[in-house]
Amino acid sequence: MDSSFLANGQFLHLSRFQPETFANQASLTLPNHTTIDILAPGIVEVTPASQAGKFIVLSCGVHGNETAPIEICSDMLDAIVEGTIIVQHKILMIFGNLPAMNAGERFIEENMNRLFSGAHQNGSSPERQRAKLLEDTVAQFFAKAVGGEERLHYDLHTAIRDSKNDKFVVMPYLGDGRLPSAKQFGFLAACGVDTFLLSSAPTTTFSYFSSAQFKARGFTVELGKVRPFGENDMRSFAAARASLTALVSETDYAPAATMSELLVYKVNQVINRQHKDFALHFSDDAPNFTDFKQGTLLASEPGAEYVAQQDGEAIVFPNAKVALGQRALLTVVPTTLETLDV
Ligand SMILES: O=C(O)CCC(=O)N[C@@H](CCC(=O)O)C(=O)O
Ligand SMILES: [Zn+2]
Repeated sequence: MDSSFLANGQFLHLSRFQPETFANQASLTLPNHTTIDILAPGIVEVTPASQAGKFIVLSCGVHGNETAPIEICSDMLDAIVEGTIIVQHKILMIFGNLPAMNAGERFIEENMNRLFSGAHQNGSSPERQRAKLLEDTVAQFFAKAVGGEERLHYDLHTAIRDSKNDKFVVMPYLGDGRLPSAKQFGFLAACGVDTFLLSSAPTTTFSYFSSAQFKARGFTVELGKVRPFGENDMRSFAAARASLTALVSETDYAPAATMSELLVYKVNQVINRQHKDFALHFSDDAPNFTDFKQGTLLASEPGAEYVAQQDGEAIVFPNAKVALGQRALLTVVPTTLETLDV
């Protein structure tokens, strides 16, 4: 396969509109000796000419209408193919939900980011099939990190609502004694993220899957707000683009963060919608991280009322229209981190 199938946004374009082009795996070696393996529509593995230092998964478009990260990743792939980015690490780049991108929707049948860690079993929706393929591909990718190389996964998203803190990260629950990493706070802060949300329990998200299954440093990175393709203000993503480029092209890009400048929250309540008459009790345009006084009614459904349990409890990802049983609201409270890993 020659580079015309990959350059100038062609990989994403063909993956979306002529996925059969990539029905068979194909490989391309660039003049700078970087190898690009096309594993499936929307999935490429990039191997540096030099010995790979880190194993980095960059995923985007797990929700099809979250376009800014898709545009960033596609541009990065173009730059890799053109040779203006020369990778020093092994990269698995994933464009998640291709049909949902074409429909301009979050998903076609169901939310793919609730289908990992085996939750895709017992069904055959397009999202379930894709989640299984993504799990298998990530497993094969990290299995090659036999020398104990650093494993990283940044799952890039944008949020439905405005947010008081425009860029924030959901850090998957670390139930295995691992501590959050100072180096990762540094990298994410360099991307423009100033707010971190520590999960309190396992989930079925993509970033939790990589974190729990492969001991990767995994993150859901919210880079801004959902907008259609072509309508993103790329100035707002300049720091994220530059830092992601530095991450893949420098041997060990390790900017430091000043922890006292970062906002850290922990999840206090995970409120799942159990009834069709689930309602939120704050305005539709209340941004993420709006906080409330103790006792304020936040959400209700027949048989249950959900209130702020403490002063300063803030809302994140409110969505009354999620499928029954799914998360309709997270509440978070400020916290501090006593100890970090390197
Ligand atoms: O803005 C929203 O309501 C959703 C944005 C989004 O897709 N967020 C992710 C977060 C995943 C996580 O908790 O790690 C999601 O809901 O899947
Ligand atoms: Zn998303």
